[in-house]
Amino acid sequence: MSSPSLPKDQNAQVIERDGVITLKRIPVPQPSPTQVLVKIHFSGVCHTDLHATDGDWPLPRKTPVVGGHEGAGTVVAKGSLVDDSSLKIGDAVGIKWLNSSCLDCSFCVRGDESLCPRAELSGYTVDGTFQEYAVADAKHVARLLDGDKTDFAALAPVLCAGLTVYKGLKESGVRAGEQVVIVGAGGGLGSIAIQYARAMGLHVIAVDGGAEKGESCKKLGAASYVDFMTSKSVVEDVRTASGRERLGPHAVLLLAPSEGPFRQATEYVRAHGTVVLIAMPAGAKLTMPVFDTVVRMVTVKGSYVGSREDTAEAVEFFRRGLIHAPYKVVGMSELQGVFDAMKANKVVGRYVLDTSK
Ligand SMILES: NC(=O)c1ccc[n+]([C@@H]2O[C@H](COP(=O)([O-])OP(=O)(O)OC[C@H]3O[C@@H](n4cnc5c(N)ncnc54)[C@H](O)[C@@H]3O)[C@@H](O)[C@H]2O)c1
Ligand SMILES: [Zn+2]
Ligand SMILES: [Zn+2]
Repeated sequence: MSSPSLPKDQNAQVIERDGVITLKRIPVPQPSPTQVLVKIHFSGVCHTDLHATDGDWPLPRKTPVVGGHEGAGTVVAKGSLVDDSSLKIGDAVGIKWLNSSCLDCSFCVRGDESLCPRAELSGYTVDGTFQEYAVADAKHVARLLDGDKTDFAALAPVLCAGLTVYKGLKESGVRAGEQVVIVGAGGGLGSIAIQYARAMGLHVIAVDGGAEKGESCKKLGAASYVDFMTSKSVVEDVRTASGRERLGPHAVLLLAPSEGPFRQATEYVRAHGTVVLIAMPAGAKLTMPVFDTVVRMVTVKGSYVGSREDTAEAVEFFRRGLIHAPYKVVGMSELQGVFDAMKANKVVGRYVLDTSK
């Protein structure tokens, strides 16, 4: 089922080989029986898209592949097995990093779809959302639901950045009133993490570099800001920000694609606290002293995007008006410039691509 007015080809940003992404004309894809075709209005640019383009992760990528995995848009066609009780033409939906998963394995059945050994990843193992029309499994697209009122550009970053940090905060086990350090707080994941943390009643200590990011973090609700570029010791400054007794924060969300902050976090986290690894700097390793980790009872854990239920919850925070993270809209043709700014740590918040430009 599809609307008759669909074009045959379209613009897309295609990763052609490591380090090279190019704006091209390619065919509009057809949905398989279990997929929907989504007209992508806006797609956020995540640092993961830069890792995918550079090919710097130990995970095989399809080549060529259309990048992007924060696509917000409207269903324009459906496979024969997608009935109206599931999704209708015109529904507002989001395509996420998890393009599909088997829904049958032990992980999928428990709602840990991101751990599915048969998961397909948008903009990585299958074509993503840096195109005007993209396909995804009907069971996996995020339901955005508000129809005409949907703010697609503002919602795009919720689909990866928002979901990932919301899940990371849940995984950290912090409770309302406790302290969380957000490392990389001025970037895409970090800015929205401050908003989720505030909405969850947490006290936020932000870490990033430069005055502009500091101002943005404070405006979003961080109680204090540690500038890693000027600080003599990030470990000491975070401890000081955690209060008079300098016990350290209850949890840390590591969102900066750089190795140094991982070690620092294990040093400043409070005893019995939790360090959540989310950023994936190329080739990074984490070593920590066994003695300290034992006697301070520190937990270190990874957190990887989130399930369909986590997605629905993250979207619901947005729908309730609790999430206002900064974003700038530019045309999809300007992606390379966004990547260059991201590499230089110059992006405050998120860039969102308008796929029609
Ligand atoms: N685990 C997951 O499921 C998941 C999901 C999405 C993204 N990611 C990863 O998270 C990372 C961040 O993504 P993003 O889109 O927010 O990137 P971003 O480039 O928008 O933000 C990164 C921020 O880190 C800051 N930074 C750099 N070095 C720092 C340091 N030493 N100390 C403090 N801050 C520092 C930068 O200034 C920037 O503001 C990437 O590695 C990405 O691949 C992981
Ligand atoms: Zn992402
Ligand atoms: Zn599975």
